[in-house]
Amino acid sequence: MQNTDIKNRLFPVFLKLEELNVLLVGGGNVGLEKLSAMLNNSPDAVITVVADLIRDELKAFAKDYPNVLLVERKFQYSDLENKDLLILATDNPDLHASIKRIAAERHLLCNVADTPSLCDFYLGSIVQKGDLKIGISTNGKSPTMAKRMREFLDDIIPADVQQLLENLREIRKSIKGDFQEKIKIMNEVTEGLINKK
Ligand SMILES: C[C@@]1(CC(=O)O)c2cc3[nH]c(cc4nc(cc5[nH]c(cc(n2)[C@H]1CCC(=O)O)[C@@](C)(CC(=O)O)[C@@H]5CCC(=O)O)C(CC(=O)O)=C4CCC(=O)O)c(CCC(=O)O)c3CC(=O)O
Ligand SMILES: NC(=O)C1=CN([C@@H]2O[C@H](COP(=O)(O)OP(=O)(O)OC[C@H]3O[C@@H](n4cnc5c(N)ncnc54)[C@H](O)[C@@H]3O)[C@@H](O)[C@H]2O)C=CC1
Repeated sequence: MQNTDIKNRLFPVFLKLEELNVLLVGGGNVGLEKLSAMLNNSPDAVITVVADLIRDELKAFAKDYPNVLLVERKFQYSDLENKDLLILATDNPDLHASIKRIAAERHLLCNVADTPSLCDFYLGSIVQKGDLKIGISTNGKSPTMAKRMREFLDDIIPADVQQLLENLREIRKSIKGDFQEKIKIMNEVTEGLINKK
């Protein structure tokens, strides 16, 4: 039965960004925010940054990432060639709208940092504890709330959750038997993990 009651209809996925070619247009404060969000998760991501003026802070940040290419000039439509994912972060909304139109024709997924209505996807706040990663969205209602939620979860999730994940992986690998049996055992082993209220 269809659930018509869902408020946030965004479908979360965890991208292997390092397998994709990303174009970031805009090298200012917002450009730097989006670049660091990507690289803090996917440090080997191949990202081209195009902007006629790339801020020094962004240049300094990008230095540690050999797969980031900085191109200091105005955007050209040929920049879209061979790209999989697009993030627009200039201070020119008309330019964003024009690029978005062409991107849609090419089926390129596009994020327009300051214009939710033009976005095919949003960035989320992200909690990282070893292999555990939690993405948070407020459906664009309040990015600040997303940030606070990240801080909250970051505080309460123990640092040794990684050890737990390693142990569970060993158990998972060691189980023989069919798929149903595997599900049953993994459910039993993890039953006491979270204290249900
Ligand atoms: C829709 C979305 C599209 C997208 O950008 O992908 C979007 C849009 C906009 N952001 C705006 C402003 C701010 N954004 C932040 C911060 C973050 N914004 C992020 C995501 C998203 N921002 C997507 C929805 C996410 C969701 O579903 O909740 C985070 C989570 C992820 C990231 O960017 O990496 C990151 C926190 C990372 C972290 O710390 O955990 C702060 C706070 C701060 O910087 O401290 C402010 C200022 C305070 C405020 O406005 O709340 C404005 C108004 C611009 C203006 O007024 O001109 C718009 C445009 C609009 O809403 O119209
Ligand atoms: N600064 C902030 O924290 C926030 C800003 N915004 C909005 O986002 C936009 C960007 O803000 P900032 O990054 O602070 O601006 P900024 O002035 O630091 O950066 C703008 C960037 O766009 C580039 N650009 C402009 N036209 C271009 C073109 N034709 N081709 C290639 N690059 C081009 C510039 O070279 C520059 O790198 C503004 O409209 C701002 O109002 C939204 C949310 C927060």
